[in-house]
Formats: sequence, structure tokens, C-alpha cells
Amino acid sequence: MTPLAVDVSGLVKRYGTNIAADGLSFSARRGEVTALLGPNGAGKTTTVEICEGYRRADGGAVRVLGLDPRDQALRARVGVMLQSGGVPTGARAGEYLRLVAGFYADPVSVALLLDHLGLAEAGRTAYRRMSGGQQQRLALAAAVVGRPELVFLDEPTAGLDPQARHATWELVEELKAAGVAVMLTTHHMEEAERLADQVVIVDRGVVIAGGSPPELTGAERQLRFRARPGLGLDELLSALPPATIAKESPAGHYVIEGDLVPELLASVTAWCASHGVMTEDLRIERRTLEDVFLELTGRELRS
Ligand SMILES: Nc1ncnc2c1ncn2[C@@H]1O[C@H](COP(=O)(O)OP(=O)(O)OP(=O)(O)O)[C@@H](O)[C@H]1O
Repeated sequence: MTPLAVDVSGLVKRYGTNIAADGLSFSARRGEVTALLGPNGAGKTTTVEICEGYRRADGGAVRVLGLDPRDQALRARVGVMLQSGGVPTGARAGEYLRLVAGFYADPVSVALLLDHLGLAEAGRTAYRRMSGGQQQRLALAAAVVGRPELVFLDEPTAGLDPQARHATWELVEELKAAGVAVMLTTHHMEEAERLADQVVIVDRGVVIAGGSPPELTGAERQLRFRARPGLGLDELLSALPPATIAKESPAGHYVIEGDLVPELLASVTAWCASHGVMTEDLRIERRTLEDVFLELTGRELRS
């Protein structure tokens, strides 16, 4: 059986008294995008750096393509995009990418890759003169130029404009179609929803939920709104059809599940009006990963 691309079990990592990973477990498969999603400080970068072999774990087991993450045999098989580039500041984009390509047996065409990521014009520009978005795309190009079997992308689209973000997303989709395992960290939930086959939601060093985006968000649409905390939900429910469910989670965030026909919406808003309740952000849609995170932790993902 082919080993999992990444297999992390009970990972523990401490920085002094601060626990960045507290028994964290997940796996990532080939030909799939696995997203570690969580707020700042959740432990995503630490986890990925341990998988990349840059940091040592304090406990737990980590295998990457079936090997110890520090095994030198992985260098040629794994692509890494770091948050802070790691490119010499005087290097021109094209030169640098050709240099990196030279380390691999069967690299991708540098010219095609530059073109694909919208960097063709920046090919002769020194790294320090490139925009932040261009530098980020160059780091991405360097991670994939060697045709890796597994690639780690740490916040690959943070700070990119929408066009560059879409170019990055397309590249990730192509990698996946070519059978590459992609591990991506993000606190951008649309990115996780759009790209990921598996989402691993991390908070405070532990996995609080995992699955495909539809598994996590559910297929059913819901009526959601915000209003003052502590509305009498039993009373509201008595005004709604019998199979309807109403929840307040966390305080001031309301979710109504049931047969979402126009009459239900009218009944909810009529009940609110008769109780002097002003709703905000009233919407009927599938839960988002943001909603899932909020329900699980009582906090916003983008904290
Ligand atoms: N080198 C370090 N020394 C001490 N503490 C650290 C170090 N690196 C990370 N931490 C702490 O470990 C915790 C997890 O950080 P980590 O960077 O792994 O989270 P993250 O989910 O990647 O966050 P972000 O989205 O901001 O990158 C945080 O509390 C952070 O302050």
C-alpha cells in the first residue's frame, strides 16, 4: 500500500511553557489538498515546520512519504514554500529559479513556470525590487519547480491581490491533478473551501474537527442571524413548524434549521418584529467553515 503523504499522530511541541502542538493528529493523502485551517497562533506553522524537518517534535510520531521528516532522501521529493521566502535579495527571479531547478533530476520548464505565475516580466528583476506578491509567487515557483511528490505551502496567498491569488489556486489545482499531495496552511476559509479535499481545523494546538468541506459544513442550508443574546428560543420554536430546530451558539448568533420555505422566514421575522428584536446579518445559506469554527470555539477564525 502506498504510504500516506503525511501522517502525524499525537504531535507535541512546546516553546518553554507555551504549547504549540498538544497531541495533534491528522493525515494527508497523495493527489489531495489537505488544509490546516486555524486562527493565528493555532500551531499550524509549527506543525508544518516539523513535517518539513526544520523543527524537532517533543512527542508523537510524524512520517512524511513513509520516512522520518529529517531523512535527507526527502529533499528531492518534497517542495517547501516558506512564509519568509529565503531567496538571496540580489538574485534575479529567473536566475534563482534556474539555480533551484538545477538541483532536481527532472525540473519543470522555468520559463513556463514564470509565465504561469505571471512572473515572466519580473524574470530579470532582482528579488529585493520585486513586490511582496511577486516574491511570494517566486517562493511558490521554487517549491514546485522540482516536480515534488508532496508540497508544503504556508499561507501561500496571504497578502496577494485577487488575480495573483487565483493564479496560485490554479497552480495548486494542477499539482493535485498531477497526483501531488499538497499541504497548505491558511486562515483564509474561502481558500480552504475552494481548494481542500480535507480540512483539518486546528485551535490551540489540537485538531478540533476534520473532514471534507461538505462533511464539515453539511449540505443543508440554514437560516442564520445575529441579534441580542438570550432570545426565548422555545417561544420562537412554538411559532414555527414542529420539525424546526433553533440554536444560539455562541451568544447572539442564531441558527434555524428545517424546511426553509418562505413562510418560515416570514414567521421568524414576524416573531422578531413582535418582540422588538432587530436582526443583523440575516442570511440563508450553507454553513461556512467560519461558522463551523465559531460554533466549535465561540470565537471568530480571523481573530
Ligand atoms: N520560535 C518560537 N518560540 C516561541 N514560541 C513560538 C515560536 N514559534 C511559534 N511560537 C508560539 O507557538 C504558538 C503556535 O504558533 P504557530 O506559528 O505555529 O501558529 P500558526 O497557527 O501558524 O499561526 P500563524 O497563522 O500566525 O502563522 C503560538 O502561541 C506562537 O506564539
